[in-house]
Amino acid sequence: MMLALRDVSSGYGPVTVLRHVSFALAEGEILGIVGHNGMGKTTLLRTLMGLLKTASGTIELGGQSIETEPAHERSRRGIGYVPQGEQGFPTLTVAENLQLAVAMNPPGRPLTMDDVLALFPRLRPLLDRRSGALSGGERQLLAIARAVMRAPRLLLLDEMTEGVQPSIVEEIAERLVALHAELSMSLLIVDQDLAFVAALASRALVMQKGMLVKEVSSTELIQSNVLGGFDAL
Ligand SMILES: Nc1ncnc2c1ncn2[C@@H]1O[C@H](COP(=O)(O)OP(=O)(O)OP(=O)(O)O)[C@@H](O)[C@H]1O
Repeated sequence: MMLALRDVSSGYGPVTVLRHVSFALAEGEILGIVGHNGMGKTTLLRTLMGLLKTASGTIELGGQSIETEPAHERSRRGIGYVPQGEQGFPTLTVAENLQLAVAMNPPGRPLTMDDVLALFPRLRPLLDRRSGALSGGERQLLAIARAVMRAPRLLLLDEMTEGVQPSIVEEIAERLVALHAELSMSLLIVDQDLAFVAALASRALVMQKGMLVKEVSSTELIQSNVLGGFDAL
């Protein structure tokens, strides 16, 4: 297994958000996590990356326990994370943002600029543009490219489609399929756009109030009402 969680709980100070979360993601799998706002999806990704402490339970990456490891160690072991709304450094150019991603101790052999531009050809004509002057969709592609440049084994993606126009959502999905195929990267995709998740993952887990309540196939995902009620935490 690439990733295995058993009975993981975590939260913010005294507030428990994730409750007894267990699931596994196979090597090379694309798995979706879906759910309404505030259900705990971002909290799950932060806990996996080590930005939030695991209060109880275990997390294994490639069979090794990582739940007590700090975030930089998890990054070194091959977890990449693209947070929601990741902007890069707006005053640096696209090329500088990409170079900076691999300047800090990447987990394995980082991708070269040519490798990453082959995967994200839309960035090539933008290399000398300040990233703050990109469109929302282009910035999102850059954020993914920056994480991919470090050649992670497992990439965590939080709300890649938020505020992005439909044609770029399609391009993001295509690029993720390409890097999954070419780099055999495992992907954990959190997104509110169920069609986007269904286009990439063969199955998804539904999160409600900090708990994973059911598993759905990609076909079920695009039928209505898989998310259940709208109750907040
Ligand atoms: N820093 C924080 N301190 C306290 N509570 C927080 C903090 N961040 C998030 N929460 C709470 O944790 C719960 C889960 O939030 P989380 O961001 O994980 O949800 P989500 O499913 O990712 O939703 P969204 O898509 O809106 O981000 C919410 O009730 C939220 O208010």
